[in-house]
Amino acid sequence: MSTLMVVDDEADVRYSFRRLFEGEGLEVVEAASGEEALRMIPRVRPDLVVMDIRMAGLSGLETLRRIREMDPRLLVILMTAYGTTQTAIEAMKLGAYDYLLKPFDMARLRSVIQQGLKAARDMRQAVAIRPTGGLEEDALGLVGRSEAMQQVFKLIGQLAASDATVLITGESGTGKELVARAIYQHSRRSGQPFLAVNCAAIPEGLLESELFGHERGAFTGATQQRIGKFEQCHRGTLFLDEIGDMSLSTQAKILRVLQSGQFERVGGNQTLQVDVRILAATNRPLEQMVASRQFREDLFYRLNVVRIHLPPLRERREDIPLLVEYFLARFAREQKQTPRSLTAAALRALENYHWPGNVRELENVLRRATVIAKGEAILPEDLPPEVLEGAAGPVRAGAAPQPKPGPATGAASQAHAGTSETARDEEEVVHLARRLFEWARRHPDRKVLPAVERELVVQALRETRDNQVRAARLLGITRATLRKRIEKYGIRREFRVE
Ligand SMILES: Nc1ncnc2c1ncn2[C@@H]1O[C@H](COP(=O)(O)OP(=O)(O)OP(=O)(O)O)[C@@H](O)[C@H]1O
Repeated sequence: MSTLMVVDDEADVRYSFRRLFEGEGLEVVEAASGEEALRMIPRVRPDLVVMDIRMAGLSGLETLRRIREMDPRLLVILMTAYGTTQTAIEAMKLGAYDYLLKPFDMARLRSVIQQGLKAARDMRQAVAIRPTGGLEEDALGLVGRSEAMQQVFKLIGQLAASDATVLITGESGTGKELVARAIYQHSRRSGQPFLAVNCAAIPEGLLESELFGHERGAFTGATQQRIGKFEQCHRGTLFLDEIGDMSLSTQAKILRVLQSGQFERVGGNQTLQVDVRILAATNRPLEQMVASRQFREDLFYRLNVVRIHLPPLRERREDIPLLVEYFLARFAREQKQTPRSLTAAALRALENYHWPGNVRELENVLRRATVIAKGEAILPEDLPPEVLEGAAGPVRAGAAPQPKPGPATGAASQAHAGTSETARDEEEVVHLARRLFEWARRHPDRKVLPAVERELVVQALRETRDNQVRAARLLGITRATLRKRIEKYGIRREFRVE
């Protein structure tokens, strides 16, 4: 029988785990603090630990660090109500197996625990991996709650111990440079230089000299010797942005540095040797460019050792509210003002827009809105016309939002002016359903309808403290139907009451 250890200072949570997983044939042991867990582990020898990050006394991260020292093969899953980048990265960096966001999605909880137990079984034969580094505080300014961004944070954490070349892909403004900086800050090279070169912004003739330097007299205008970025970056990390915009001859030189660390300054014949980690980014389809021989295949494979893809913002709209909150707080800090708020209609407009310029465009739109908003809150009319046009009018599931003719300033508030309360509410429901549908489209393996139905029932029961009559009324169904759903999804009492 496998043993699951639950570490949480909230007795309710421990109890819920016990009820849920003992029913599934696991032995569940409880620890009320990090200290207690550390004392119990050598005796109990659990197969898997599930632990809260926020606990009185020893924090979850610190406990994790000590567990990893004690037994690097013991898998730990962390739970957090705060889905910040920082904790996610730190957790993975310290070697957590996974982490779960509270409140739990029961299906995900079950599957993560099952996966963890399976990995623990496999791990008994595997070689132990040592944890790296300590805990350091930094402000990466990289936020996101979507599954896609959570995966990115995990990868950054997992990459911390490695010097691998990383290729970061994604449309312009999706945060590629920010991710590169985060990888660097969490790497062993964080005490060494980080330099960024935007290959598209430098004229082709000058790019080689920028990267490799040149000797005096190498070409007209080369009046001084120049040290290039590779040399400046010795032992450090070089971020090559827009790598797809480089000539084939520069590509050949980059390949050589990647393979051997060697290059010559332009016009020089002395071979120099450097130790530089390369992080590269592009918004161009490199695979296609390889096929059409615009990009060297051998370089592509050298760069593509680890790939991080950042999806466009329109494919992770669930990140928008968090990004808005983050930017508004940041602008307020910069301007030493209290943060502005945003009305529900304005947020709806932001969530419905297709964001061709991704996070950078959202940041710019919000910056402008904070400047022009007259009151404490940002209203739809403070947003630019294209954002309102993309979002005005009732949103129909599956249909592209229709552009609205006529002068656009204030269009959204006008569009809403004659709308009744009920119509607006319905619009809200359609809007939520549309977002769920988008999620479902990206996760065809997950059964969205039953999952949503189950969650709605759980929420209604919690809200009404398990009063089935009131819960049924809240959901617009009969009590008999509610009962059937409780039975169908096996919703136990402990998950119905907080
Ligand atoms: N997840 C995020 N959290 C917070 N800010 C973000 C995030 N993603 C992007 N940004 C912000 O958006 C702007 C664009 O990000 P960045 O420059 O990293 O994008 P990029 O993909 O490298 O763009 P390009 O391809 O045009 O160089 C930056 O100001 C960055 O701070």
